[in-house]
Amino acid sequence: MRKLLVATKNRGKAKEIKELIGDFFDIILTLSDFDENINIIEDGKTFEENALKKSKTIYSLYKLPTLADDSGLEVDALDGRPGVYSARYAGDNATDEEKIKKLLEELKNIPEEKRGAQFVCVLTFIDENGRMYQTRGVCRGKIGFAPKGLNGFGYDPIFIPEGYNATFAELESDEKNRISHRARAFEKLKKILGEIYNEDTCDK
Ligand SMILES: O=c1nc[nH]c2c1ncn2[C@H]1C[C@H](O)[C@@H](COP(=O)(O)OP(=O)(O)OP(=O)(O)O)O1
Ligand SMILES: [Mg+2]
Repeated sequence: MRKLLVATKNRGKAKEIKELIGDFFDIILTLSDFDENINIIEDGKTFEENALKKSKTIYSLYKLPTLADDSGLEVDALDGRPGVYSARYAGDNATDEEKIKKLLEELKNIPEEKRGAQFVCVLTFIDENGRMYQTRGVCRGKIGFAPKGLNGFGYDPIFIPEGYNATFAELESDEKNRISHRARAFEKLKKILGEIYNEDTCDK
């Protein structure tokens, strides 16, 4: 029985991770059904540092294979902000609506052709032996002028991925899961998980 502990408190993120991870694990636990009170200070300067800190902290407590996701939105016109501060962009307890409102306000004089942005996702996996693996995925797009759509979470209602005329929140979850930053990071992680857990099928 192979267990995975997903070191996130974000339920929207946890849902996507469960949809994306494939069938390497029999049981997937998240901090929501495990330990709601743990507070990890995400004080790294990069997504990589924060993802590593989250996974290490949880692995050292429970010694189970652990996956952390640190992600955020980098806006070209804001020199990459909010970036690693995406979750705290409008203060510690702000809602997604408040964050979106603040970002749209900051961008209110920016014309469409300068509203480029990208979502970034860094995954850190620590296996049962304490070995660490990290992957990164990016999804380019632009920031809309008003929130649209009800699916997804976070900044999804204002992010229009490249090649689409709809926000992430207007796409079905399986469509977002084909193209998102998180999907791209998982494509790379799943190759690694395949090597770790299906070794005997690889030497043919
Ligand atoms: O696909 C996405 N669609 C919309 N918004 C997204 C996405 N991916 C990340 N985001 C936003 C949410 C949050 O404002 C920040 C991540 O911050 P981040 O610290 O990684 O996650 P979090 O604090 O919500 O949960 P946790 O640290 O417990 O995993 O970027
Ligand atoms: Mg966080």
